[in-house]
Amino acid sequence: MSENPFASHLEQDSNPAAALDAVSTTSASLKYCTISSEKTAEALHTNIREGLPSVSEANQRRALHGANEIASDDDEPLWKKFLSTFVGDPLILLLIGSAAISFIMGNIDDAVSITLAIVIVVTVGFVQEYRSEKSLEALNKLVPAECHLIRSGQESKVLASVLVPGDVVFFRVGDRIPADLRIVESVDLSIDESNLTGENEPVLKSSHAVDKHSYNDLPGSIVPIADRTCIAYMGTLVREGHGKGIVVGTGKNTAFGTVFEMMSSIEKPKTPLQTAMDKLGKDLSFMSFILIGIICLIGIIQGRSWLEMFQISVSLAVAAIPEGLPIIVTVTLALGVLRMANRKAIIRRLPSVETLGSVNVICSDKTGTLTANHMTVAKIWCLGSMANKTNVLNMEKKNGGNLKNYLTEDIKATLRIGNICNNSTFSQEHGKFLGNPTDMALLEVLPKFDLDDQRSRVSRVDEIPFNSKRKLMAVKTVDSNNKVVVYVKGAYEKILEKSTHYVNKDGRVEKLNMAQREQIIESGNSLASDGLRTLAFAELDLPNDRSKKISDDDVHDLVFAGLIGMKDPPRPTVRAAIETLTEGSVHIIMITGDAENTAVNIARQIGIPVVNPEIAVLTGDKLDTMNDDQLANVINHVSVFARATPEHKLNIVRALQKRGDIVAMTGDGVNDAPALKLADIGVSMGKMGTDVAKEASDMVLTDDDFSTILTAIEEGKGIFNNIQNFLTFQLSTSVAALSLVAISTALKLPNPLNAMQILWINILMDGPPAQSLGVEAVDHEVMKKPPRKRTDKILTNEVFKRLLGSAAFIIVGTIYVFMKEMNEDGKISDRDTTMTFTCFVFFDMFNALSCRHSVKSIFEIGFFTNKMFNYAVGLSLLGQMCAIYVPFFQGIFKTESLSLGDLCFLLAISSSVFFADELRKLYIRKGRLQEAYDYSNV
Ligand SMILES: Nc1ncnc2c1ncn2[C@@H]1O[C@H](COP(=O)(O)OP(=O)(O)OP(=O)(O)O)[C@@H](O)[C@H]1O
Ligand SMILES: [Ca+2]
Repeated sequence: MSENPFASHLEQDSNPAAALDAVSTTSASLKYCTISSEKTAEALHTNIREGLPSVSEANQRRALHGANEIASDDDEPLWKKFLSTFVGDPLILLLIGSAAISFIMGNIDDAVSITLAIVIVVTVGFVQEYRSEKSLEALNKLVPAECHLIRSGQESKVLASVLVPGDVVFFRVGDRIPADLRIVESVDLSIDESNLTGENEPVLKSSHAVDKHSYNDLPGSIVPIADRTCIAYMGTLVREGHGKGIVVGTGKNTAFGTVFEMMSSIEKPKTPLQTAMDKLGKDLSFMSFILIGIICLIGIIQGRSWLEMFQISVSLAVAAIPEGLPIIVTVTLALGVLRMANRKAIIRRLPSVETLGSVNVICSDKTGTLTANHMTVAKIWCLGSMANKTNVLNMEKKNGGNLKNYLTEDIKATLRIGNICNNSTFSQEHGKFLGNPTDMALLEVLPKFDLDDQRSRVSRVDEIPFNSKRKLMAVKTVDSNNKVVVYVKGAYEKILEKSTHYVNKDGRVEKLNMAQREQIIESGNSLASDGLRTLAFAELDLPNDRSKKISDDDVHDLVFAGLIGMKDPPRPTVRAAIETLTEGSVHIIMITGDAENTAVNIARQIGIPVVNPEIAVLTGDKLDTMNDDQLANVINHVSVFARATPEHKLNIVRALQKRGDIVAMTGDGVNDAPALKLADIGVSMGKMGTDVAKEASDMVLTDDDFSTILTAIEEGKGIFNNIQNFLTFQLSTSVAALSLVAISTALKLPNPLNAMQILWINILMDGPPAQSLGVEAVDHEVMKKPPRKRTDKILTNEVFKRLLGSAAFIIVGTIYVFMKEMNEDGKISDRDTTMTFTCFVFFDMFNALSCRHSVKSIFEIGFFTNKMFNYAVGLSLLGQMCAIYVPFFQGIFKTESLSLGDLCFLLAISSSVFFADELRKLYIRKGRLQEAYDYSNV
């Protein structure tokens, strides 16, 4: 089974430390950690600045070293696996034994039939298991790892699997290291190696070679893995800073690869549902064994043929035990997850599928998840030019025309700060600006004023980067006249706090008085209440110490220039998604770093109720004064957290979980990771998200769209319903088959079904028809029902009643046909068992049809909505026809041809189970008109 090295196996609590000893002696990282960057580049024939010279060179190396993938290849050939399933199952061994006994006793016919039946049973089981493995494998390939590569001087984003030794790559905060790297450049670099070494503290890394001599006393003078501070290991996560490195080891030739090889034999933990199914399977086996034992005993006491009783019992055991159950559950989960992936939600851990249906609170980021993350400058306001909040430069009204005439000195200053205090870059390849959408908007607005990008005219000395806690960004620059200026932009309250002066409309600097401060805040609030992300812009002339770095402490006594409000429209699908979720009693909470007014406006636009902002909105400042208990007490009424930082998310999840809520939380940054881990469903963003956030999450939204969470919950609930449905089908068949033989034995009747017939029935119930019930399309009505409680059982009383009801119909109908046939001639003939056998199979197919939905009529969901089901049932019926009409199979199953009249008679009888269930559904749906039924109880 090939595995994606970047999937989450290493998060199991296994400790890889032991495996590391072996690693330390072999890997390439040992060789290169003690020599300089230049020597490393030389040894690998590469260039630190330009990377490898050509693609053909890289291809040659790949031919030599292989792709940068860790494939724990499974060498066992298919036929061996197939054979091993024969010996793996004691029941099958017993059957083989009974075939052998038949053979020895001269009963060649029986021996051949049983052997054939065994082969069919085992093959069906094997094919299913193989499919389950294949679909699990496909899950591992859903999140391919990417990296930033430099080759022949060109930078590009590529799949990590193409890397070869000698390649040069960049990495920065939040990235996962794509291969073992010898670091050649680093800025404040710290890397989290916990998935490799188990050490939780991030490790400081740099490009300095390790001094080999300090390890002389260690055996073989080996530098331990954790001490190779100039090596960045594949799969580890960059916690801070950024850097550049030369690839020294790829694929299996990395520390991770070696550890992984040793750990790949560890089985993946099962999901709670799978565990529950395993247990259910065991319990059922136990009960069937006892029952079958009793049947067998009674039969022998009655003086029946010993061998016949033995064969029937063993076949019955094979049939009654739903040995296919765990596999079908796994396949259903896996196929469901693949379906979700097609709908843009990637589940990283299988158990999350079950949790999804229980989520009752969703905490979502605003920017990029609820909104489109496409910002445009909508309004500009400056104190000098506009004086009060009613006066703004509304870009939308002035659309199209040239705005050059509006350029007063303060507006000019505001735009200039936005231009220079900016990290967005123009990409020739894409023909547009790339980077932070806020920054992009500030560059895209310039041409409307006939301004151009001035960044090439000044040189940047230092930067205080924006982060969600600081809520501002500053850059220090020097121009050609040696003038040193600090340009600052950020949240308007923050900037105003640090400002003492302002630029008036003629460009003169004046002192700010109290009234003017209030005016600025009022205008900021006013822009925000239009739903605009509002930033303030300010600058500071510094004396000529041009080379000095700047820190947060240097940002004060600023000269305020103006405010800009940016529009970021809600995503079109979000409103409907929120409506559906709210209807299903899911509480939606918006968490944003933006201002309160902006948040409230957007919340109302997308249908998050904010009736009284006093209660429904909490700001980060207020949150800081509360402890977890206080927060838990009020959080039920809160639907917006404004001016919040990623750190606050942790408090929010904790408070919600304290109340017993099942929480889904979104996040994309490095600082969001702890909250994503803690949440029941951590949701990260495929496009904007960092690798760290993805790593910590249970689900990745590939389109970053909030409404995809709804899709995922819907699928999660649907999968659960499907599992309940095929459980009903399998168990009712199993109960019916067992009871049938038990009753006829107790009544001293001959056996209504022979061993081969029972085995064929087993294929129907454990095979394709059951599996096809697992892929029934999601019924959107599941969202109207409240979330499932986590403790709710899968085999609810309702499911139980339903399956017993269906089984009763099958038993009574089949016994009726059996008695009727037998009484006609008083003897048991091949015709009699053929009728009984076919009757049972028809019953079962009608039963399967009923099991497609628990409460909706088949006429409502449609006969042709589950193609796979129709194929499976069609195939089963075709098989049944072969069994009774093809001479070869007649020999095996001991059957005879039936007349058309016989078939019609059987169809009439067996359809009763279907019509009875339709009546039950009708009854339930009528009752539903007064009271919404609860899916989880059905
Ligand atoms: N690039 C930037 N430079 C300076 N200030 C910024 C920048 N981006 C945002 N801000 C300011 O910081 C505030 C908070 O932004 P932040 O990025 O923390 O919000 P966010 O958490 O991303 O939003 P959301 O939670 O809605 O996704 C914004 O309202 C804005 O005033
Ligand atoms: Ca079975």
